[in-house]
Amino acid sequence: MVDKSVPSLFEWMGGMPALERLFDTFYARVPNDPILAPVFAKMSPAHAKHVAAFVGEVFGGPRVYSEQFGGHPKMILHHVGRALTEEQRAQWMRLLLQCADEIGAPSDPEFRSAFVAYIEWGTRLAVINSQPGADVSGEAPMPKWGWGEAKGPYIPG
Ligand code: HEM
Repeated sequence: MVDKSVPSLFEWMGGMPALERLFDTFYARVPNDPILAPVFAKMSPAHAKHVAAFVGEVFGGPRVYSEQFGGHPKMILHHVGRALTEEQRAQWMRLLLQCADEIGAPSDPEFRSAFVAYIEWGTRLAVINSQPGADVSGEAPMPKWGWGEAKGPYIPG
């Protein structure tokens, strides 16, 4: 049974307005970032909203990405073939955490621990899925992230 006294990460963070503020801030910075600018040179004007919807759903918010933007398999496909590097991933993460501070995302250790864990996990999977020859043919249910830990290592295959 779901414990209603514990808010979802989505609720604790401030819902869609907070997520949109975070990703609008992040992607507005990207064109001025020498490491990330080339990666996102062709992103669509709706990119920030789509990523906000995706992360919102992962954090326990409404199923907007699944119902309107193609769900988790589509998100993975956006990364396929891009050969993302560790340097790009690390910079994505650094900039996002900086933006989280700037927009006033909750700073309690519990929230930040869960937030960083998801971002670490998600960005590392994005890099793996983006490598030439990566096998992304399997089932890809929408991840759900809560307050606990990631529960196990990545096992290829
Ligand atoms: C938790 C981590 C991540 C999440 C949740 C995420 C989510 C997404 C989503 C939802 C899209 C589709 C956006 C759309 O529909 O327009 C997307 C596209 C993309 N992502 Fe990610 N992403 C993550 C990490 C990364 C990282 C680390 C990089 C590179 C450093 C990256 C590079 C890209 C690129 C290049 C695209 C396509 C942009 C375009 O349309 O030109 N992503 N991502």
